[in-house]
Amino acid sequence: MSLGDLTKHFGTVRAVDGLSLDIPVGQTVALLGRNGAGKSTAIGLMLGLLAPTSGGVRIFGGTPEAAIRAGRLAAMPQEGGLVPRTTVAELVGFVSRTYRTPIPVPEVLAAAGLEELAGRRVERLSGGQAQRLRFALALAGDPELILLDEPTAALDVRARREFWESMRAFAARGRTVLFSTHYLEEADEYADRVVVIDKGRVAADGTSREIKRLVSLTTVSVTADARRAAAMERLPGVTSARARDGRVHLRTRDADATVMALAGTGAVRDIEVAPAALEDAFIALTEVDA
Ligand SMILES: Nc1ncnc2c1ncn2[C@@H]1O[C@H](COP(=O)(O)OP(=O)(O)OP(=O)(O)O)[C@@H](O)[C@H]1O
Repeated sequence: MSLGDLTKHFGTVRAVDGLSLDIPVGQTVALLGRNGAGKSTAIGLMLGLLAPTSGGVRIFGGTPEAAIRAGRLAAMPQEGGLVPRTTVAELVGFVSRTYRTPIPVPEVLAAAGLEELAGRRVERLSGGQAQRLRFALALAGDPELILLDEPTAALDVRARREFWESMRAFAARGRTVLFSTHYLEEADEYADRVVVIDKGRVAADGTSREIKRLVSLTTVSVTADARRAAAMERLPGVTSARARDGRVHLRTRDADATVMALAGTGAVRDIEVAPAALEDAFIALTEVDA
């Protein structure tokens, strides 16, 4: 899948603002971003549900519509989409028959961890089970690429884990998965590649290890005159310095080195070392791109 300088504006809102991305076959990619970062809009564009303001999406060399028609691209709705008064197996069977080359129903049920629930009525499923059924329906046509918009948003911790195990089994078959999330942990644990999106643009793109290294920033703050901030910004490990309320706050990749260097300059009053909050991590990642 290839996104070329994709933009989508809603009036004055630039929901997606020059997004370029190439996703090779077989990768599991997390689209990580805060609320309103543009993830859902980007996925809507990838599915051809939204028309881009400019730029384009190519999937297997063609349009999203062609990929969906050929059964090569599938998506999972966040909610709804389940017909009541049918059983899990009936619904999967029904949807399977609409595809040219479906995966056999027992295999779909196994892949989504639904074997024991095959005879269960759809309306009796728990939230996590219903989400696995939606996943099963997306799998039924044996797509090569699956797009999941915050697939675990409504699930509790256990249901989340079960869902991701199913997703992992699918990805292990060499399939391509793109999912959006605002949980750094989910991106870290389940994706080979993490694309951080902020204000509709790619803020960082790397393996989860690389992203984790970027976000494993620490904040070191010290009571000091604001005029010293600029010099402190040049200390080892420091990526940014900000003066506020009589203190200088440093973001650093190497807190030990920064504290030692601060001590060397005599700035040791009320030193505090704290892990950067996730919010800071996103901000830091945005700065990496700048
Ligand atoms: N149909 C629309 N009309 C107007 N503005 C929209 C529309 N859809 C999205 N937006 C705006 O575009 C921006 C990106 O929204 P989007 O839903 O893509 O973000 P997101 O990263 O998926 O957020 P969330 O995690 O909350 O789902 C937001 O500012 C949102 O308010």
